[in-house]
Amino acid sequence: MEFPFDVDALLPERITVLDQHLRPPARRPGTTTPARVDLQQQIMTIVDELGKASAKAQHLPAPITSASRMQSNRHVMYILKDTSARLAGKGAIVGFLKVGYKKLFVLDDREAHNEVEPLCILDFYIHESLQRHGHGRELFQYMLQKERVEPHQLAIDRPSQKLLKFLNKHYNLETTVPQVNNFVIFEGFFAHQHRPPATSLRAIRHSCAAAVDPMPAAPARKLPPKRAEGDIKPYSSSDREFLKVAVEPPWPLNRAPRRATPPAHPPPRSSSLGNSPERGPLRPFVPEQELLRSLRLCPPHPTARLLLATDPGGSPAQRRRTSSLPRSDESRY
Ligand SMILES: CC(=O)SCCNC(=O)CCNC(=O)[C@H](O)C(C)(C)COP(=O)(O)OP(=O)(O)OC[C@H]1O[C@@H](n2cnc3c(N)ncnc32)[C@H](O)[C@@H]1OP(=O)(O)O
Repeated sequence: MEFPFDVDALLPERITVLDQHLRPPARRPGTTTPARVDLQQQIMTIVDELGKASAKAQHLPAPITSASRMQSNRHVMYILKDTSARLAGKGAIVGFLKVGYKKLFVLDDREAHNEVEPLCILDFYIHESLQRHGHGRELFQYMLQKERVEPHQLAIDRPSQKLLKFLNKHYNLETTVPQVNNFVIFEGFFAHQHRPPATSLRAIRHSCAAAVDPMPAAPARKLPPKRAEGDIKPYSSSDREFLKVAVEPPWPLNRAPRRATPPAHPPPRSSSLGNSPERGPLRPFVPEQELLRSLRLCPPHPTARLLLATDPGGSPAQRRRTSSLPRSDESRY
């Protein structure tokens, strides 16, 4: 991927590591240094464009990687630059790998719930013209060393078929432990404790947290005591979850006419049971029960208040629903 600015000077190393600050790396001595704000803008452009290209390659309706999402999450991006002579000049980007720690509830092979916080593979992309040339492996290997993590200790957020083949080929990862969320974990996930290095993403995160939080950080990957089954949410939050959520106006503005026939294609099942989850385009899907729950939790929209105030003949059922809210619920709005 080429850019209208000098990528080669902006990212002096073959692999650049970016965190939420999206700081431009130090430049080579002797290179002219544009204003820092311009450099940061260039970094943001690269992140945005890589995110868009990755989403397109995975047929996602929207990018899951962008400069703004990087800034609001503690994720780390490993960006691989093309150093081949062919592209000498302004340089080019080959691809990227994005990782981050996430709290997940995962099932072990006895189907017991475990609360864990593994390093997750969140997004991974190599430019179409350069796939199957070993660049993905180079990036992945660099990340494993930097984070000091073994491949079987990772959780993968909705891996594509290509990524599953990649993991199988390079790291012999094949047998998955069935899950009920979008993350895929492999045999061996529970076998070893992971202790992150002092400079790893997780260690940095904990040291930052310690600065503001007087509570000592929990030891790395220590599994908390098992919870009662009823306390555990069955789904873990995937970075891709936001793609599924329909943005709806609140009641009563969200009352769409009922569909006479069921949709031609049901929404893709969220599953990691043995196979790669489906990666078809994600369509907005709000189950009825969830909709009803959101009606109870959702604060009345100002327009809805106005409608109710100005419509004395409004349906009594609607008025009852609004006024029967317990006060404690209303005070949360
Ligand atoms: C959590 C997530 O990020 S899921 C999304 C993963 N990203 C994508 O699917 C986007 C499109 N794909 C890509 O960007 C790349 O193919 C990646 C990132 C998956 C792998 O990077 P590459 O540089 O191609 O991998 P690398 O060259 O190191 O390894 C090649 C191996 O990867 C797998 N692979 C790569 N491309 C393909 C493909 N088109 N079809 C099947 N397997 C593939 C194969 O195992 C391949 O080995 P082979 O050529 O001997 O069959």
